[in-house]
Amino acid sequence: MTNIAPAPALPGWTHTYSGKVRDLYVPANGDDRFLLVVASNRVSAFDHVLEPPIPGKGGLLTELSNWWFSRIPMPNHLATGHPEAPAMPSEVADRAVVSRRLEMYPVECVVRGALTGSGFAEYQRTGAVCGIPLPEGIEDGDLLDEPIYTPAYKAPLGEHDENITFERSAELVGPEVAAALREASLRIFTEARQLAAERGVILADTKFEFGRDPETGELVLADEVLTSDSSRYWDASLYLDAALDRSARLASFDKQIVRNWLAAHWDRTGEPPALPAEIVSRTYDRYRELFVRLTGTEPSATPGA
Ligand SMILES: N#Cc1c(N)ncnc1-c1cnn(Cc2cccc(F)c2)c1
Repeated sequence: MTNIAPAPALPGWTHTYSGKVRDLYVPANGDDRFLLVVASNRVSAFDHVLEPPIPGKGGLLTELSNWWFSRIPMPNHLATGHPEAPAMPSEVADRAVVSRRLEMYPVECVVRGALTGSGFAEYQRTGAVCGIPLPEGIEDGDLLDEPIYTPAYKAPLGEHDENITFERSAELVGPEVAAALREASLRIFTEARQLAAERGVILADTKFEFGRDPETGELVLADEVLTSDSSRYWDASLYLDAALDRSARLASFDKQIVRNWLAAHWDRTGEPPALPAEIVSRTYDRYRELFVRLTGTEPSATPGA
């Protein structure tokens, strides 16, 4: 994988881990009640972190996730207003959140309202996804009659997650928590999909992460929620236009531009080529278009920031 630029040093915080596109910090004073989750401008595709970064991406996705958190009626991990939360470093204030540190459940809570990607691949192999049998004849990108909960085991950081059955998730976290994860994931997805649909956007699938608050024991929604990094969003008018080919119909509001360019300019061997400036700007524009469609406002952070 491309060498990731080192996460920036931030006063009062110690860098502890970097994912493909986000960086985690803990308080430098050893307070284990909080975390800083910083969204970089990095973009990844085909398991590679690409160059150059997309200016403004981290801030836009952080703002979109916070917009959704404020509309989801359940406890979340944001430490906004917590009297003892460490200060937000000004260097990353537009693209980071100070969060309560949770005991994270090792389950990626995936909900699918349409079948594509790894879910469609599993369906093609087995006729089911995560042990849920589906009707014959479903094609890539088809909407499902009802959303399905298709959990994955959160492999150790950096490895691929593995689709599991609900029953396996119950072995991992216990039956009560497994049922609560499924119920919360389906409920949030259903409400978010409706809001998106009212704005002409299809929420095809998404991934939630939950944790347990060590002080209260309550179930808490964590990580990022309903961003175009954790979800697939499609334009409803394009999706319904039968005259278009599949890739145009499933034009997602995220990295499809990047994936299409890479598919045409990289043979998947060695390191991927750097993205041209036009692809970088068009990709930001797609992230921004989704943000504007869903929230009705322009993102606060601008690419030049
Ligand atoms: N959110 C949250 C969270 C929390 N509130 N408490 C404890 N752990 C986490 C936590 C652990 N991993 N991740 C995902 C992740 C991976 C890689 C880089 C990142 F920035 C982020 C989130």
